[in-house]
Amino acid sequence: MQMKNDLLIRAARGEKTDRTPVWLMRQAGRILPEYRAVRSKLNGFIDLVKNPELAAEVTIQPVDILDVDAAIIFSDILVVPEAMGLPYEMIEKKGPIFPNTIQKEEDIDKLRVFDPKSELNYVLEAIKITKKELNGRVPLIGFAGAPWTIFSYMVEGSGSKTFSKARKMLYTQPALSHQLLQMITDSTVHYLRAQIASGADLVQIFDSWAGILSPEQYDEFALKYIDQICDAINEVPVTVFAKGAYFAREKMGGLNCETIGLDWNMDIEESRKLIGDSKTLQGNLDPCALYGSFKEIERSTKNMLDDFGTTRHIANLGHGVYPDVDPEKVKCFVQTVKEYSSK
Ligand SMILES: Cc1c2[nH]c(c1CCC(=O)O)Cc1[nH]c(c(CCC(=O)O)c1C)Cc1[nH]c(c(CCC(=O)O)c1C)Cc1[nH]c(c(C)c1CCC(=O)O)C2
Repeated sequence: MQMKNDLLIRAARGEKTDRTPVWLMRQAGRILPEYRAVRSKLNGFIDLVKNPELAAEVTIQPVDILDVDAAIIFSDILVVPEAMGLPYEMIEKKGPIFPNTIQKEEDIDKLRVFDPKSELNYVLEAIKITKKELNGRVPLIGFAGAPWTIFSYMVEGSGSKTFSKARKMLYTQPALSHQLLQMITDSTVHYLRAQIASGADLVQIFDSWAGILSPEQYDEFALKYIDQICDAINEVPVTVFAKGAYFAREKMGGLNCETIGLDWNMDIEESRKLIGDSKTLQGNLDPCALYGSFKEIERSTKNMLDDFGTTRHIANLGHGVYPDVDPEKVKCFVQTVKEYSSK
């Protein structure tokens, strides 16, 4: 099917576009009252993730309401550990918890590299419904967590400031760590391929906890596995977003992917130099900038656009949008990108 707005895909591939495409990480859910209305019909977040019809509905809300150039499927990175045999719970106002965690060899023996068509069919169904309802309006982004970030939750059992249990395992049980990371990697490749077969037009890998590793450890325990995923996925453009991995930018320029996401700590000009001209860059306005006045948002968004230039850029925030941001401020960001980059 011909896509009506394919700016995201064209920008990812480095083709010329009439303006810079824009979307926001974590745009589905969180900020919209319309999302909370849908969510309140169910018992909780996980029920919504597992309900393909409603997941499709909240995936499309930001396209209708915020006028962004892409939809991202409403799901979570933690569906992968669950499908591997480690279920999670989502505690209101606190975040995810894993009742069981991975500490030793016997824990890994109980896990499986799963078949996404059975274990994660609810995500694939949500993608199919979303594609049908979007009817080619904008591309649909699929996603997964990077192996290191998924490993962190599986070992730590919850969010953490330091993830010291997860990092401890890299020092005390490196072979076991590699075994688990490889299992997550293999599962993720199957899962992303299934998302693409179901209709995802681009996929993004979120390495949210990249920034807590040393550069050497990031090479050994994180980038190596992202590299495998990028090599395995060739059907659609791939975006790698490694939050805080400023030290790995030069190496990320060598990944077999189309786009590298930047967080707001990363200098744009320096990132372009380190990563090179063969990648599209995505980002990187500070999510907190959206708490500023409309005038300030316009100013900082225009500055960002000036720094990135008009080619090989996908406008976004430097991390997910925060839950209490006023949707009108998000619209201001989106409209500023659209208008200013058209000139
Ligand atoms: C680390 C991580 C998680 N999940 C995700 C990441 C990587 C991105 C990042 O670094 O922000 C990714 C994610 N989670 C969700 C999406 C949906 C698509 C989107 O809008 O981008 C995506 C892409 C829905 C969600 N995932 C979650 C919510 C909020 C749950 C609710 O509605 O109650 C949503 C809409 C819950 C979640 N899920 C996770 C946490 C830590 C939490 C609790 C705190 C929070 O809200 O971020 C794990």
